[in-house]
Amino acid sequence: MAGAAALRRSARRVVRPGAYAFSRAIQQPERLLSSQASPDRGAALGSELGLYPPERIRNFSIIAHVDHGKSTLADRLLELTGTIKKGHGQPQYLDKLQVERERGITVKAQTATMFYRHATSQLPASQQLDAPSYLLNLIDTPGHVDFNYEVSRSLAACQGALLVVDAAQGVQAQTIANFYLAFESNLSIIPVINKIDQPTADPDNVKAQLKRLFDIDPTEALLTSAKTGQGLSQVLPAVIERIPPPPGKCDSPVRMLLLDSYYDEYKGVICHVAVVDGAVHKGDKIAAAATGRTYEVLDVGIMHPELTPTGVLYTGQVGYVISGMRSTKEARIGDTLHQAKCTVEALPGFKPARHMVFSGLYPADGSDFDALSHAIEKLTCNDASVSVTKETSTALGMGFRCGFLGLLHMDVFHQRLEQEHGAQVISTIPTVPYIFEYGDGSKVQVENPAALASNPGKRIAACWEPTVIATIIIPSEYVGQVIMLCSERRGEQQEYTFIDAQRALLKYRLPLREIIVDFYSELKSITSGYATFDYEDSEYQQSDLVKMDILLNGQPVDAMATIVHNQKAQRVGRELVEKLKKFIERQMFEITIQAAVGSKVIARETLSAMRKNVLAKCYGGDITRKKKLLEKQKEGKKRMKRVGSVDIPQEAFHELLKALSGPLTTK
Ligand SMILES: Nc1nc2c(ncn2[C@@H]2O[C@H](COP(=O)(O)OP(=O)(O)OP(=O)(O)O)[C@@H](O)[C@H]2O)c(=O)[nH]1
Repeated sequence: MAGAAALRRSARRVVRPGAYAFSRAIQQPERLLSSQASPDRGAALGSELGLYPPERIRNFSIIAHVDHGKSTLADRLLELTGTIKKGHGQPQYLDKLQVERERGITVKAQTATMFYRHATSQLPASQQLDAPSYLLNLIDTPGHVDFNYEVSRSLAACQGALLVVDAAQGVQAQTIANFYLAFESNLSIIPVINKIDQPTADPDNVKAQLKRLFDIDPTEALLTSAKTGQGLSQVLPAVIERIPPPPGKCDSPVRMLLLDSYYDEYKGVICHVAVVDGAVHKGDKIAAAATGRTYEVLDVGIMHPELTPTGVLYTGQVGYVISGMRSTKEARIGDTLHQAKCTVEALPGFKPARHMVFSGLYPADGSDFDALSHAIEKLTCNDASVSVTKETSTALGMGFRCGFLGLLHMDVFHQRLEQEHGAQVISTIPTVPYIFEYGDGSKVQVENPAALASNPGKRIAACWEPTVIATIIIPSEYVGQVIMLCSERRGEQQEYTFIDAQRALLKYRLPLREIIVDFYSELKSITSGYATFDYEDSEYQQSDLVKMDILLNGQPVDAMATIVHNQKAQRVGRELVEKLKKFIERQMFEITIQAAVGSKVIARETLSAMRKNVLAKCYGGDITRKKKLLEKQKEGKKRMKRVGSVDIPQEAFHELLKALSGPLTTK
């Protein structure tokens, strides 16, 4: 790989520290860390930040496959530089969200600024205290495929990346995806083989894989254990020596890349920025290139690792700006913030997030629509990668159609709505964005299968579905089963290679719909948990798709409509009606459950009637007891979802929709 070799050459470039006259204060970075953030300290830090020109700055990300130890390594580096106290009692310090702690995964990329004195072997021991100090910005990124968008945004603020690989597990699917994200962004990549303390660690094998897959020179790999601390002392020197300083013009008007934004109850919109040119001071007037609006900088500082005001940020530095923006809609991620009344060229920005999965979100209790609307608005302020439009369902009332980056992203959003905003939510069967062409040549993107019914007069001429290129890494003995699974899921093989003597790499083009729900769990189960999987979105392909309705007593339930491949319709329909039968309680009358494509019923079940009347239990007599029971029955009815003539308990409806999500991709 010629490009990779060029990259390796640039990674070997050693950056010589500049000849800046540093104050005594800056030679003692630990001094900066001795007290908590305070206005005085902020001012002191502000004046000292000016002493870190780009030559003394390194901006880098930590990227890896899930669980290979990114957040633990970030913790150790923060401790090593005194940014957080050792034994702070909070593992994975930068994983701040409740959902991140509960699931043990990183969802949001987090930035932390560290000060580090680079003691080199060239200096005699007596002069090590005079070694130059560096300002390092570390970005811990998520590992899961759904959050690749977070990773690529983070990389835009960096010139280098630590590519962490588990010494026992070796290169996995997301290692490959993350390597290419960093490689395409022209970053210097430092391979870090972590978890060398494990009994099954085989660093030499991992080095061979890195060479074979990425043309990485084995001598460049650092061997570490973020658990025991072994080898960690080499990491920051390598960052300083192998990663180039940020480019940028110190004496130009300020230009900043808006990396991320979130809403804080007390402070308003907080923008994470990378200062590309110039400097930004508290009180400056800045403008947003996308909207043209101008703002006054009310606060500016670094994440150290909490928000620490400094009053200023200089060229190459990464930090935050608060400027009185009212909503995160004003703070468009990827936008350029620049000196007001000054024409500057906008920075390249990011390509917009592509929504892979759509689902309807409805209040569990129909009367809570306003509360849900408020909760979604607040949460999207902190997660701008979700798209939201209002929609109405006859079964569920008013709600929202939301687009997510993947199923885990959808799940996390759902959990955050409940945990952080107390919202009780019902979500409809997830779907992917299809494209339908009608007989008159008009095309629509269909994110809600029920919406297809709104064009009853139009004949569908053609349809397309989104596909992905999936990378699967597995021990070679499982290749046969995985090939079978992929062909059942309508996959087309693109590549089949061995990454070492034991493990194979398969690449498949697969329809997105076939992988969104249970593909990964199926893959894990047939490979005894050994498979790793990653995907990137690819083009749309023409497909034979049909809309399948679910009818209860002859009435279609819009929230249960799905789009399926014609060949699979019968099987999926049968599974859906069987599941439904188990979930719906018997009622006073017979209920027919049908799956239909157009007017053709393809599966049918019947739930026989049951005689049930609370008053029958009263044996005539006691009127107060009768009233109480009637009240209770009324209360119960309130929590029912009425679908045509059929009442479904709210909880059952929720469970039902969850269960229905499964058959979307059954074999
Ligand atoms: N034995 C051993 N375990 C480690 C080491 N580094 C991390 N771990 C453990 O590996 C698990 C995953 O570590 P994390 O730091 O959360 O991994 P991550 O890559 O940030 O995970 P995601 O954010 O989900 O992608 C945790 O249980 C860590 O304690 C190491 O060097 N040795």
